[in-house]
Amino acid sequence: MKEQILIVEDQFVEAEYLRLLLEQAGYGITGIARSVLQAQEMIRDKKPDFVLLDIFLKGKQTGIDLAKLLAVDNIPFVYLSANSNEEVLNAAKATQPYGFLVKPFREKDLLVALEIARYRHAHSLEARYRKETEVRKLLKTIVSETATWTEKLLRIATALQSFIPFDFLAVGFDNIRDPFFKGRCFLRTGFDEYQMIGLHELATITGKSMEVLMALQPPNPVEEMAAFYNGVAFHNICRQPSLRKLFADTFQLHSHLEMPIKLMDRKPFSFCLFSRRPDAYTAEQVEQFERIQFSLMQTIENLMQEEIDEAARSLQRETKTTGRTKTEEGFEGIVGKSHLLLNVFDHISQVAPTDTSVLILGESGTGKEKIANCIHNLSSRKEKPFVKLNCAALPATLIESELFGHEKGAFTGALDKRIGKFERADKGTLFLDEVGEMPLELQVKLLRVLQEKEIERVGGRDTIKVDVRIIAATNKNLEKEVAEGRFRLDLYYRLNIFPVILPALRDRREDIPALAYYFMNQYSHKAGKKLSGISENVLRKMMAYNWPGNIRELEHLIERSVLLTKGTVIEDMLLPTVEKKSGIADGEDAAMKTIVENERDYIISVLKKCNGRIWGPGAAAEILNINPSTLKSKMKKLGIKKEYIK
Ligand SMILES: Nc1ncnc2c1ncn2[C@@H]1O[C@H](COP(=O)(O)OP(=O)(O)OP(=O)(O)O)[C@@H](O)[C@H]1O
Repeated sequence: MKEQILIVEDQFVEAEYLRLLLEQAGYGITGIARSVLQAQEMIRDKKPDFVLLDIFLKGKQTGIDLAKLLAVDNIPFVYLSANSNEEVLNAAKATQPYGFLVKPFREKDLLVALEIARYRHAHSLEARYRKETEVRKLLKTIVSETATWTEKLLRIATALQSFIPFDFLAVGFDNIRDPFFKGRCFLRTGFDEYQMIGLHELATITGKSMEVLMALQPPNPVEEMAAFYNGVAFHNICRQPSLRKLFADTFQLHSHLEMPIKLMDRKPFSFCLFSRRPDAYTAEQVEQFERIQFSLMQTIENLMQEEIDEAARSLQRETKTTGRTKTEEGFEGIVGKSHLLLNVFDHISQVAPTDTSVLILGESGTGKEKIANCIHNLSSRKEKPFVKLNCAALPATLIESELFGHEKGAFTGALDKRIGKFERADKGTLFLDEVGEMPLELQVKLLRVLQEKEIERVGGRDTIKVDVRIIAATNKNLEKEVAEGRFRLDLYYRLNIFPVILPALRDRREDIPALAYYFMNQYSHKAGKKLSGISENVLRKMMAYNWPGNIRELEHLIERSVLLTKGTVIEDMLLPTVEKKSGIADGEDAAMKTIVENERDYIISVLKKCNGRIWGPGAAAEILNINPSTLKSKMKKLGIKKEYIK
């Protein structure tokens, strides 16, 4: 069959001459287009084998614009142009044509150029096909290699490098905040050399704290489809602070290709490639990626499965030899090694030896009380009492006498004098659990005690000096409570000197197997049963579950399973199928806002109440109890504009 050529040429005479010449040489002509639009229509009707392309055409679009579309459709093209302007030539060259003929040319030159184009196209197709097959094969072998998750990710990265080049790669769920499988970044440092960059390394290189990094947006709002951004387009999407912008600024990156992988559980996982060249990525590469996407998805799925199995096997080995699950020194009874938990340990070891008040924040069941205990045990007060008060459990009047004690006859029913928790905790630690529930009238009294370091028993006249360290905890969003008038701002500042944020279990899934074994040992011992393990199937189910009730929920489910298990292995676990929307208490939004976000929201809400007034009596600065100029600079820093206040 004759090879079919589309001629894109706006000069009638030249186009007809070309038609004649090509038909005589044995080619078929699918049409003659005078503009890019016309050419597109003709290509849609009948895909040509080649396109002969003039650069300047009728209409605004040039042959160079059309060339980009041809590359996506993988149609080879040869430029025919009288224009030898260097800028135009460079732009044409960047589209990687299969040939370029400067008008006027000889008939022979045209036919040779078409021959060469045919040869190059056939070879590039073959080479591409070969490369894709190689990458697929390589991906398969990576799964069976004995290597860590990171090493395997690096192997995938190098396999991709020969396919779609990059100078920096971020790979993972939301790339760096790794909930279970660690998101990893790789910086290319040599031909076949890479430096692995985790969150800690990124903090060191950028000089930013872990909190600041964690608060940044992931590199991309995970896209459904592969997308690329070169040069200016890339810098345009990097305007807002985000990890992507941080990567770009830190490693001088100028283009980016995002390749999302659709995993079976539909969790977004992506390969984010970055290059220092401003024009590294093309639509053709997106196509190439789409062709290997399925293999990549299978590889990642298999690797994840391997990780779960290995975690279970190693725990089984550990519990068999030691009979218990290991915990970090100084943090006895706190199981887990996820980087999020280790980060909490770092914070605790900093603050524990001091007398600073600590505010522990986290969803219900994340281990706030355990952490409070731990802080006490790591402090110089450890030989003194650790006293707990649950502020949600009692009505206001009773909490007051619980906290400060009362004198005999202070109120009806006060038959004896009673020592309150503050006095009992003297020289030790007072743990105020669910402090967000404390009634407003008591908040004033608590604040006074914290400032004066002395209490008065209910119905008493004397003041009593107390030396108590306060650790408070809440699963509430305290900034929101402050904003809505249920929690005093001054008390909030007083308590929030050193916040410790406990991650939800779903954000540190890698700790699930260890916790499950820990509770299995604990409850099988209690029940006088000899259990040796948890089946892989159950572990897999646990890893996939969202754990709205966090560790407490996990603990209860394991306790129940231990009691129900007949053999020596937990083979079944009934996990709730309808999950509640996860999140902090009161069914609030799943995502816990950062302190900065809350501060921003709070300031906006106050400004709204004052119709945007900053200065003067009853205006925002006065309500917020800050200097109007400080408020102005805060608004600037937080990007609060007038239009938000209407
Ligand atoms: N890291 C951990 N390792 C082992 N057990 C833990 C861990 N964290 C919490 N637990 C256990 O999980 C259960 C819930 O923990 P804890 O009561 O400390 O949570 P909490 O955040 O204070 O909950 P709430 O907000 O409902 O008061 C407890 O039985 C605790 O012993």
